[in-house]
Amino acid sequence: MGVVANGSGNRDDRKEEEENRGEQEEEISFEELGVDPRLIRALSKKSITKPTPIQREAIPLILEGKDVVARAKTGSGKTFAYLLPMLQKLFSESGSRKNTPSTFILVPTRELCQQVYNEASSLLEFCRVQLKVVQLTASMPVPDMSTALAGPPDIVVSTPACISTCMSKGVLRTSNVKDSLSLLILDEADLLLSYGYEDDLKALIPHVPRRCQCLLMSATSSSDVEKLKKLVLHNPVILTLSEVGHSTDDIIPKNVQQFWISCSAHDKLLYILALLKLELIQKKVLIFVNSIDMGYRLKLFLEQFGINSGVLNAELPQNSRLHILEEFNAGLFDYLIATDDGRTKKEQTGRENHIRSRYSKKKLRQNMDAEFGVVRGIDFKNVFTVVNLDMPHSSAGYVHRIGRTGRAYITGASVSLVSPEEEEIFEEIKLMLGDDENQDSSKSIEPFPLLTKNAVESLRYRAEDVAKGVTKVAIREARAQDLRNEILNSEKLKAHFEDNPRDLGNKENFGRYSFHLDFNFICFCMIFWEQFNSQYIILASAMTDLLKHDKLLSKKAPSSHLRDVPEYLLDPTTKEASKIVKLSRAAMKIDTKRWRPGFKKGFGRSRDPLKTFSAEEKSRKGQKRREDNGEVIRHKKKKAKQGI
Ligand SMILES: Nc1ncnc2c1ncn2[C@@H]1O[C@H](COP(=O)(O)OP(=O)(O)OP(=O)(O)O)[C@@H](O)[C@H]1O
Repeated sequence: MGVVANGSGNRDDRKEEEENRGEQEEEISFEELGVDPRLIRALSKKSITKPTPIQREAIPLILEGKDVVARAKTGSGKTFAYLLPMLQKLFSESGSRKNTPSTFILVPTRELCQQVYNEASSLLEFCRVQLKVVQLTASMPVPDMSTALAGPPDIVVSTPACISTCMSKGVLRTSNVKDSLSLLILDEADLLLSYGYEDDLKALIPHVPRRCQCLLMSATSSSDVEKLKKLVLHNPVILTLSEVGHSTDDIIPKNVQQFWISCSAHDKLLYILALLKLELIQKKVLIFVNSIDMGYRLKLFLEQFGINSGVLNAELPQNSRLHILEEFNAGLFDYLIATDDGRTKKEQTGRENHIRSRYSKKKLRQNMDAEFGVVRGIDFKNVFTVVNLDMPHSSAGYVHRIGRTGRAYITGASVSLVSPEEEEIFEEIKLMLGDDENQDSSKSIEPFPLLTKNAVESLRYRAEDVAKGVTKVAIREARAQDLRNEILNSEKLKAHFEDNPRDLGNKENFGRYSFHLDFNFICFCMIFWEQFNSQYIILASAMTDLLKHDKLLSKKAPSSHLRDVPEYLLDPTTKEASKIVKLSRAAMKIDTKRWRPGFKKGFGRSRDPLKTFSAEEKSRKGQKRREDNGEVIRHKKKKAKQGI
């Protein structure tokens, strides 16, 4: 069923055939796939009732014990596609004692370790099955790794580098791995090699027994995936589904509308201000930049206009990063500026070495986390719009960035600001998306229709004035200040997470986590309330402020006159466009709350106001109408002045 080799034949026919088959398969349930009732109950507690296409295809094959290579779009549910059969197999094996874990899940970043660990733990918790899952990361001291592996756990979620360290330090005995390992999963396989894990994987592979089942999950196909496939798998089943896409135009989920705006590099701050301040894009918004300084520049700039945002980058401590993701996912703030320079880890290391040779270590105060990855595979919840303030350096980077919206088939949009210097990469992205200059049919990535030149120009003076104030010194100070705050936060969070390891990163537990914090916090404040009545409010606000991630960093208080856009600056077209965005949001909320099998049929350009509205056209029409009715308008104004 649905396993398609790289066959030839007419592409349209094949697509149609697969769509028909897809419609029949949409009715297949988790029960019919043979998923354990306990897991089905656990899924229903997460409001997941129907399998996604990749889950429909992969689960039976994995249950059968096949090696599988599965490529599926970002946000298509690959994690459960392997977690469900993996847990089911372990349910039947539970009770048989082993020396080492029987399952390794290897991912490229620490953030992903946390995410996969949380998903597996929460499923187990709902199923009430006694299986142990642990996560190991390179930052853990060796004794902690030994403690985590004592038992031993059934599942280890880790990075290849960390497993290789465990083996070289003797924390994991290679002979035991050979005896016990029965399932090896490489998630985000397209990224593992580019993150520089080739040697670590090569160190592990000789100890993986031949009978061990191996799975390889990825969002994009690349030569790296091919290389891994050859390195790790034995005669695997290759999953290429209609949903996954045979061609380049299927790479980005169809439920994500992609737009672009042409502007100079200098005008990027002005354009993002216009998009946010004039409410032309929907919240929550994830904004990508290519450097940490640019992230802080944008944050300081937006602050002056009353727009608070969080910042996420490799320099921040791990606990803070995880907490920032959690707060953003929980909806505690709407704008997150993420630094992801889109280069592979190998390239970054090369660059860092180059910098190191030019500056003393003392000067290089930033301590980048080599296992950091904000974009790749992270399941951001309910991000409606992804903005590329800086364009990524590669088309694969673009796919992963855009994949942070439209997850689980919920509607999303992306807006890329393209400067003349970024034309080359933009052309490469368009080519990857299958947008051909000579094609008349609708393109995957279209000009953003809601922003007029007038609207942008109306904000220019204010934007340029504020941008001038965001100096290099201000950025440096803000960056250092944020780091100081987050190191302080991180210590507090560390203590908390040591006591409650599952609280972080687990959306089901987030309420509980907030409760723990709040409960402690309330007790703490009640004692103080009795003793220092008058100091209570000051203390309470200081504490909550410390753990907030979107707090102001600017030394200069935001000016109240910049908070609101005066009515006279808003032209009727922009007002209408902003109304359209709100309408569109309401319409789409009704459309797709969760993955719905019939989704593709209901979603179309004709129903989508964003696709049918053109600000420039409206503006021209409006101008024409005003020109035609010039007499009437002037006449009305005159009457109004006279108070008639
Ligand atoms: N059957 C389902 N029905 C509804 N939602 C689902 C289903 N399966 C998974 N999800 C949700 O879809 C979201 C995306 O899933 P997941 O993170 O596994 O995607 P992915 O394919 O691994 O994406 P990426 O390639 O970006 O890592 C998650 O929030 C997950 O809870």
